[in-house]
Amino acid sequence: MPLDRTSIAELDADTGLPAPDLPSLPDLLRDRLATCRTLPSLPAAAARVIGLARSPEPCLNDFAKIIEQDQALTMRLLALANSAFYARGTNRVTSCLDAVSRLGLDATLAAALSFGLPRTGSSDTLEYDYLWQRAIIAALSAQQLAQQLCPRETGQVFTTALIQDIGILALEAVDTNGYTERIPGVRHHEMLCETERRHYGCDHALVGAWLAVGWGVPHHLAAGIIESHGPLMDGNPRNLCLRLSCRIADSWLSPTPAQAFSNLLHQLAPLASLDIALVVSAMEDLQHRLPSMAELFEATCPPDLNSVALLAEAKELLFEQNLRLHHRLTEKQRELEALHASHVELDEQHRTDHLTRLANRPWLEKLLNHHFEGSRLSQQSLTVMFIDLDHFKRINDHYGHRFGDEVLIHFSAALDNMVRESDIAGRYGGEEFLVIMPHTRRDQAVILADRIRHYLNTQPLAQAEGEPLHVTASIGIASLEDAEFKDANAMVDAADKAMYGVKHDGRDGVAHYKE
Ligand SMILES: Nc1nc2c(ncn2[C@@H]2O[C@H](COP(=O)(O)OP(=O)(O)OP(=O)(O)O)[C@@H](O)[C@H]2O)c(=O)[nH]1
Repeated sequence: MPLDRTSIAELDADTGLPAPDLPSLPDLLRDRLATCRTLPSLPAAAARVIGLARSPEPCLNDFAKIIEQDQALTMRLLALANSAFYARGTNRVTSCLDAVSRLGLDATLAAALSFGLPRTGSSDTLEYDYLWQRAIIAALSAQQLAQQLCPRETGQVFTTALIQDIGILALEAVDTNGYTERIPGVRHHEMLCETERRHYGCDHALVGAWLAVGWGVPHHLAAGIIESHGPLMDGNPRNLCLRLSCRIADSWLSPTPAQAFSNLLHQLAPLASLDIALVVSAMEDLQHRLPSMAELFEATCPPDLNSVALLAEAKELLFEQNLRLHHRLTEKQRELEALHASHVELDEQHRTDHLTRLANRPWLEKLLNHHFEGSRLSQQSLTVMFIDLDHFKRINDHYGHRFGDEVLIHFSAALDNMVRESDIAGRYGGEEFLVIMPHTRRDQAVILADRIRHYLNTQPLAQAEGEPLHVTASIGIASLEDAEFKDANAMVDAADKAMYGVKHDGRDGVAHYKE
């Protein structure tokens, strides 16, 4: 019976609404398909089961009733429910309802579809037996992979993989002699698809999806058929299962399967999202499950594989994949460490004065704000000391700026050595320095100021023209106990003011702030 669907974009079997995300067929091919009277069709019972699956709330009882009307389908469903797959040591089921309950809706739909699928077409030369074996291997391996990668979609993935090549039968039906003459054979899937695209404007995946929509299968199954030919690199686990299942089937049925699998595993090795061990264990499982599945579907059992050679190859690849992963991890770790180091360095640069390596002014201000608030809240003492080297301009003028720099560097190192570990000594600007002294009272700070002055009086900061160069400093001190400072800046201003008092009184001295 010709299908009245003209484009798969016209409907969505799930919702009955247009399905815009399914691409349209090329016009010419669509017309030929729409008027073709020999397209593969489903038996009435299978079609009714699919129709029921689309209803909003399908119930198992309704499925069982439809299936019971078809004796052959009932017998197969019972056999499937009692097969090693589903029985799992439990009692044999003898009624259709029990079989449907054990299988669940997804598997019942898959069974109705697959048992009803046409096994042959009109050509004498197309290898239907090969296609059917390929479908079973693909369906089983897709199911195995889906159990690990997307367990909730296992049923759908199985059905989609099983019917993904149905478009070949449809193309052959619309172009009976031409199709088999043109195609290079069904064993070279990629070449087959290429030839189809050249001659018909699309490959059999799109035609298969169109046909499936015509049968009324749920929209996601049709979409899955279209996806089955995409590249392996895909973030969607369902697509990965489908695409990989075709490749597993092709390798399995290749005249040189060990070589074909080795190529496939090599392609898979760089895929970070897929563990090769999973593929290998899926293949091992397949070996055991294929005979009963083939018997159930009345298909020729695909050949056994030489699993010893395959596993040896796979183990080697697994090792390589692990090595690569380890290498990638080490590289990432190294990048992270380098990033951390440069961050630390940047942070350091951000905080320190480039000439003296002491804390710079922004960092001093930030720290002082922090200590000011903390000391006020905890009512702890806090003192700041403003140090200005005396007559520094003269040093620069006499000996040059570079010489002045050396003097600043020397003084900074000495200052850093003289303060306590909990103090913060920094360069506030030019030849001005600030020392923040948490938990320190004014009288304790005066001791440090005297120590600094003593150092300067006894230790030359440089040798100028063969003579020791002594520098003096004017030092101002402000402590929290001196006044009610409104903020940290006010404290620095107070210490600065005290320092200016010393300058005013002739330099080389210490004073503390008085309101
Ligand atoms: N070598 C050098 N000199 C600097 C640096 N920063 C500021 N100065 C100099 O420090 C001198 C400060 O001069 P003034 O502000 O007049 O103060 P002073 O000569 O120390 O005199 P008093 O503070 O009144 O004792 C100027 O000559 C600045 O050029 C620096 O990074 N390196």
